[in-house]
Amino acid sequence: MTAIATGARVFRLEDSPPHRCADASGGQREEALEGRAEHAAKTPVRPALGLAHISLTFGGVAALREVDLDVAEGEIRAVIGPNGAGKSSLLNIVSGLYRPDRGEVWFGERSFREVPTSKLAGLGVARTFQNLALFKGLSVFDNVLMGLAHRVRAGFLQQIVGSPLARRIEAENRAAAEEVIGFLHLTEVRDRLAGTLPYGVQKGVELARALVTRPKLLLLDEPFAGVTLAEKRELSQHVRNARDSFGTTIVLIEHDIGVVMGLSDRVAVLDYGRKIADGTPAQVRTDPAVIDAYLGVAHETDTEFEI
Ligand SMILES: Nc1ncnc2c1ncn2[C@@H]1O[C@H](COP(=O)(O)OP(=O)(O)OP(=O)(O)O)[C@@H](O)[C@H]1O
Repeated sequence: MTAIATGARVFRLEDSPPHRCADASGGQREEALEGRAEHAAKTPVRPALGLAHISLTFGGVAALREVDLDVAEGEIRAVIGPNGAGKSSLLNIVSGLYRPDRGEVWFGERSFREVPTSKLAGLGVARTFQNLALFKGLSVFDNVLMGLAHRVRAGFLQQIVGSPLARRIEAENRAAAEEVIGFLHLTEVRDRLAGTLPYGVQKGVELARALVTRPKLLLLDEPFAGVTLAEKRELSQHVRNARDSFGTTIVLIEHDIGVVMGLSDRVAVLDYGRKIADGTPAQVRTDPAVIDAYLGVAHETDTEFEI
């Protein structure tokens, strides 16, 4: 499900209050510093992404019910569940396409009642879509370059076209696109039109376009849907490399449990909008509630391989 909710949106930004110890001196300052160290030691590090008590309904249908989720920095975190469990709704809330009825989304220290889509890139968040959202008539290189289009506003760019600054920005963007194309082994198809490539390669191009921004947090919406086994292996390796090489925190929703179990550090399981399990792949695999709700059901597309 990738339908986009419409309607007026408002969001609230709640930064943490600044520390105050401006006029402290001598012993007072030491006390303040000690106090701060103690406070820091007691205060848990905020996860890269946090969802708190997220609920969402469509008419009478509860898509999400009081869902909590934390994603640690540098983690590969999967969200799985049967059809209609609420996975896409959850991803759409994190990327600002849906506004939850209740709850908050945290990116590090910042919390939102509704995530502002226009600020997503600025927050270091990128996403891919379940149905490919590539420009099929453009080359792979140009598609990847489009991932950086937000860096300069069009009006501003028009004003500075031809200027040394414009040339420098363009050169930097092109270099970043070349780098990620090489990283994802897409050099051979760099100049091919995206629409002419096999589906699995197009998925790779979409991943490249998301990664070119070097996001802190990457949201992957069913990245393995419709791709061959060999392509699944390669894409899985790319996802892992993105985390290992760029330190990108990754959240993926996915149907293919085999891929998820081999790739993820932790897995959350949704069923009818509720989180019914959360833990390592080994923990989730043996959870009776998960077996009942999901793993007990045979899935033709499940893949088992070591990555
Ligand atoms: N835009 C929408 N309008 C109405 N109902 C919706 C909308 N989006 C989701 N839903 C409903 O919310 C529930 C959760 O749907 P969602 O698409 O989030 O589940 P999912 O786990 O991603 O399913 P799938 O794996 O089939 O994509 C379903 O009952 C769905 O019909």
